[in-house]
Amino acid sequence: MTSPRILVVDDESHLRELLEIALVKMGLDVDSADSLAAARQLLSQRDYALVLTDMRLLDGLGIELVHEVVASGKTMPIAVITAFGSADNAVMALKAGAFDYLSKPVALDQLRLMVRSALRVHASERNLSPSIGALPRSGVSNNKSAPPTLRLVGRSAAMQDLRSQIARLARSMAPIAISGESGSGKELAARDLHALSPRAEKPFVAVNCGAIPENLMEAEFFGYRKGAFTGAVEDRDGFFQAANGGTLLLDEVADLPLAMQVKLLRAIQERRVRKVGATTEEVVDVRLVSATHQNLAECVEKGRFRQDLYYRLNVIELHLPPLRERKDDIGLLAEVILMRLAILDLHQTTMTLSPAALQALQSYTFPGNVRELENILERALAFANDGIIEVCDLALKLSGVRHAEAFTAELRDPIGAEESAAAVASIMAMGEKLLEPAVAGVRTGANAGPGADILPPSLPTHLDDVERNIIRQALGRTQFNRTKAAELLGISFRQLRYRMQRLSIHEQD
Ligand SMILES: Nc1ncnc2c1ncn2[C@@H]1O[C@H](COP(=O)(O)OP(=O)(O)OP(=O)(O)O)[C@@H](O)[C@H]1O
Repeated sequence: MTSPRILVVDDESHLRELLEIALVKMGLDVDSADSLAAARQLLSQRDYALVLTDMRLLDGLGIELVHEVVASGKTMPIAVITAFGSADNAVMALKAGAFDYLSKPVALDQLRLMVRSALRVHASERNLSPSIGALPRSGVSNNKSAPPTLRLVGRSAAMQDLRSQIARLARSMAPIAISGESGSGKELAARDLHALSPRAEKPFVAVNCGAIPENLMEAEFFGYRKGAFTGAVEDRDGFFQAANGGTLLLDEVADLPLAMQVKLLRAIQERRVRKVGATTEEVVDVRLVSATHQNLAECVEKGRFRQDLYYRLNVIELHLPPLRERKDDIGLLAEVILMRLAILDLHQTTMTLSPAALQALQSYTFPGNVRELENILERALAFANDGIIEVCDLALKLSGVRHAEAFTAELRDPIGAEESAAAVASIMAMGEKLLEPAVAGVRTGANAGPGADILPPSLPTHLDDVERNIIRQALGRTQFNRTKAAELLGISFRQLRYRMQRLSIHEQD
């Protein structure tokens, strides 16, 4: 098998030679060009496994080549070499579609890592295994494996567009910032991005930046050496090392304290990390994805997030629209979630939604997005009969149902009218099935005398109040440590965070 061929474009002969030697040592074939014109000539004759170009050339800028390669529709990765400290150029090149960048002076270990991941892209695109040492070899080269299935479900135009963006971005190393309301699918989008990338075989590590105590952050991110602090009884890797070769998702990145932001920025710029208590640094090859439900640009304005880090992380933005803006997706999502729940709960059959229940969901505003839809359906399964989920089984919160008139108007088709009126009525009634615990709660409440048969004027509001009180108690007992509070309540950190957001519980409360 012939070796992958790389094109090096640089007008400084000593740097060109250095790169050539390093690449040949990796078992690669190399062509080189000393100008844009020479590079164009070579590119018109053949494709390369990687094009590596300096940014400043005598007859123009390397970024022109990036634009040309991207515009040509060719899938070959192109990387740029930027002057020391010129973050602007690196970001500009990534935005233009460059696969990655290296800063001068070029460190050979970083060059090797970058070339290896570019070759993985090239190989995955051609479905051939690359033929150099550190990369997986395979005897039969075109043994096509099935493409990974995207888990982000949705037929709406917004979701289709998002999926094609993810497929395109999966090939590059550009840091991606995923924005969107809580529960809208940011983590799932990051997982799909990883699954579609040439890094899919390597780890995907998701870190919840808001859940790590500040004093442990550095050790958690970068690892530590034995004896670095009390309790460090052995060497430990951090998230960066754990994600080496793969993808690191910094979830809720806006929650990072400022001191940690500085350290993270350094690690991103240098592509190296130093374990706590270590004297040397190690190179890490990690694709960074960040996510937040907050407006990061606003956090920068308020001085809560460093502008330079924002700039580094926010190279390309992916936005997850809220579920209420893509109602077309609700039916399919519900189907998929019900199927998933049936498998998890070992139900024999998958439950379905009655037409009125589907319409009720489509009229709901979903403040908690897809996660809320999952919760609603999971709860509904417990109440539904005969394999059909009715509107009353959904127990939708009244505050989330748009104006009742709008809701009924939407349902005002001649066939469904009766069912629609019943739908609204049953949301109001919230179903007998839920009443028992609530009544018990009211009976023991301060306002209710023993045995008094007082019902709350609104069951959902009442249940929210009960839940809010319990969560506040747990947070009070743990000095607002959300991880510990979640443990106390027997729920996951994510579930607690979701509930706190839904019930508007804040630290300063
Ligand atoms: N388009 C989708 N298709 C299928 N499942 C989805 C979709 N979007 C979200 N989900 C599911 O909804 C739940 C919440 O999604 P996810 O954790 O990705 O949201 P998030 O935006 O990261 O939330 P948070 O901001 O709270 O961290 C998950 O169980 C996920 O599998």
